[in-house]
Amino acid sequence: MSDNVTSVYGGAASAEAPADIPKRKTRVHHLQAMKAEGRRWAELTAYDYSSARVFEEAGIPVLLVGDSAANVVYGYDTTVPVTVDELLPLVRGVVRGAPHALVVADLPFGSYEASPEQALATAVRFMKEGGAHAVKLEGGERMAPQIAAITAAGIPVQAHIGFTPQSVNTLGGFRVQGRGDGAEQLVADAIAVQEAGAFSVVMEMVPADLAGQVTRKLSIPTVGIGAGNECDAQVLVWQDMAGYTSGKTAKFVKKFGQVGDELRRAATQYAAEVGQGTFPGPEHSF
Ligand SMILES: Nc1nc(=O)c2c([nH]1)NC[C@@H]1CN(c3ccc(C(=O)N[C@@H](CCC(=O)O)C(=O)O)cc3)CN21
Ligand SMILES: CC(C)C(=O)C(=O)O
Ligand SMILES: [Mg+2]
Repeated sequence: MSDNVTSVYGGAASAEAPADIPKRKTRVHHLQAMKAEGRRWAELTAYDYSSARVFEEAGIPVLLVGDSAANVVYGYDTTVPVTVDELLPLVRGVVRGAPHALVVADLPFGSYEASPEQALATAVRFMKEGGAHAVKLEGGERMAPQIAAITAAGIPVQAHIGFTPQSVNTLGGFRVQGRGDGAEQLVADAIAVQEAGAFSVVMEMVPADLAGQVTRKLSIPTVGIGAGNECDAQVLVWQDMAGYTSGKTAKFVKKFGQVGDELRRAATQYAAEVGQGTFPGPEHSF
């Protein structure tokens, strides 16, 4: 593949790229236009150069360097401990691997909540040092000042409402949000982040009907994860999507592959062939 950005979907790769994926860099206004046209799009997490290249070739328009790296890259139990310094190098790899994608950097717990000034300073680091094109943060009404400050500086913000994993300790565990009385707050959060200037909003673990109502009410795209089929877009952690997550996954996950099984098979066969002395063969030797 050539380094030329305009040629990524050219040549042999064009047969595999979905026909309607534009050969252009994804911008915030493209996502807005897709909402107006009723065309759904897929967002996926990415944490390194090699996987980002594959998602670029698959035509995924938006890649999120999620703080879920805490779990799937660093092996922490929750997203609470992961730091800006742990996430920044991952952002750089994804940006290099996916020249057409809009790369969103997730602001980790503790890097934005204290004040709009703190939030802007962290967002600026992800833009300048990471090369990100946008940032994401968790919270609705209560984070509106942060969203407004970042947006005012020319940095697009993806909001995240409903179940916000960084607040797992106040939300009382990993559970659906917006049921019963919570519905009113969820709608208020959605409106608040739109008014603060967010270009899109992730809704995590929200009843499908409520997510549909919010999607119709808002002018910005909604991105669902465990929020039913009426959102403008969907997002998943790539290891969940590809069957590369160990243990039980959430109800909202569909495994579109068995990447973990295939990697285990390959590693097992490699070790066996080394043990048997059949690898490397003459064709791998100098
Ligand atoms: N691999 C991975 N996938 C994710 O989607 C993800 C992460 N990591 N890390 C950060 C957050 C944490 N998320 C989570 C974590 C657990 C559940 C979960 O256990 N859900 C259960 C309980 C639902 C309920 O009781 O209402 C489920 O069955 O869906 C959901 C979302 C979503 N994010
Ligand atoms: C699951 C998505 C929305 C996320 O915030 C993450 O991967 O960190
Ligand atoms: Mg996150």
